[in-house]
Amino acid sequence: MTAAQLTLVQIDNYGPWTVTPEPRREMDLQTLQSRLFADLAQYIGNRGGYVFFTRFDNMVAVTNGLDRRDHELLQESVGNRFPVTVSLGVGVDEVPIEALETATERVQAAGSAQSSDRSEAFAGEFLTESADDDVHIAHFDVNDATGKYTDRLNEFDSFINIEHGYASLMKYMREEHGALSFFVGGDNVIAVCPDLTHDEYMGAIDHVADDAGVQLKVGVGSGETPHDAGYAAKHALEDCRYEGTLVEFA
Ligand SMILES: Nc1nc2c(ncn2[C@@H]2O[C@H](COP(=O)(O)OP(=O)(O)OP(=O)(O)O)[C@@H](O)[C@H]2O)c(=O)[nH]1
Repeated sequence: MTAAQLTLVQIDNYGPWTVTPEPRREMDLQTLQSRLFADLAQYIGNRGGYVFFTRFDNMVAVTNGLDRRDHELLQESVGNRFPVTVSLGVGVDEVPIEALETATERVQAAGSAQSSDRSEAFAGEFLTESADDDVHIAHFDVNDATGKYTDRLNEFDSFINIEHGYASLMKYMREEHGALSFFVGGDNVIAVCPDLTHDEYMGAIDHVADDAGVQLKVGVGSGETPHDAGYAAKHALEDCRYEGTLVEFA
């Protein structure tokens, strides 16, 4: 089984705020965004969840293990400590993109991202039961990124290669499997997936090699929470390194 609980975190009325009463210093906005992400990562991560920064004004969290009360407290705490508030929508589905779609509709139904009337909207459903294979996480990594890029190219050209592979992977996984893939730094991409087979992961790796010329490998794990699944995936990725394989399951 798979039951992904996805939470959309959207900063309320952020666009207007960034230019009121006049445009705010860009590095101040970057500081705010990264601190908000860091706080969410700590709060959600301490409860076994994962959060991804995506566009920073909108962030996507996998919140299996967090209930309604956890979400309410998160929203209240952000509102108390930051000059902005966040709206939250939560959805549950076997297919991650469907859960996120539902979560998003709930936030959108409460008002526009740029409406001063919408503040701290909160709507969603929460898993009431859990199983040890609810969440499937795939941890993708570029083969020998250090030798191919980091130790040979300037940082910008390394970045272009990694981002090209990421763009190809995220689109393929979204379209073929309804999976959500997020760049998490270095040469790493973490994907929240339905229950996929070895061949389906090989299909993704082959596609990215053909399409972007980037060679990936992937470790896959499942668990009751994103942390459990993601941690198992990291071990599986170590197995790839050890065995010289491209796909390993924990
Ligand atoms: N977010 C995240 N980043 C990681 C992780 N492991 C490595 N990285 C990042 O990835 C970069 C490259 O490290 P590796 O992937 O180990 O190196 P590599 O040269 O690709 O070597 P192989 O993966 O063994 O082929 C590091 O500098 C980190 O930035 C991880 O578990 N999570």
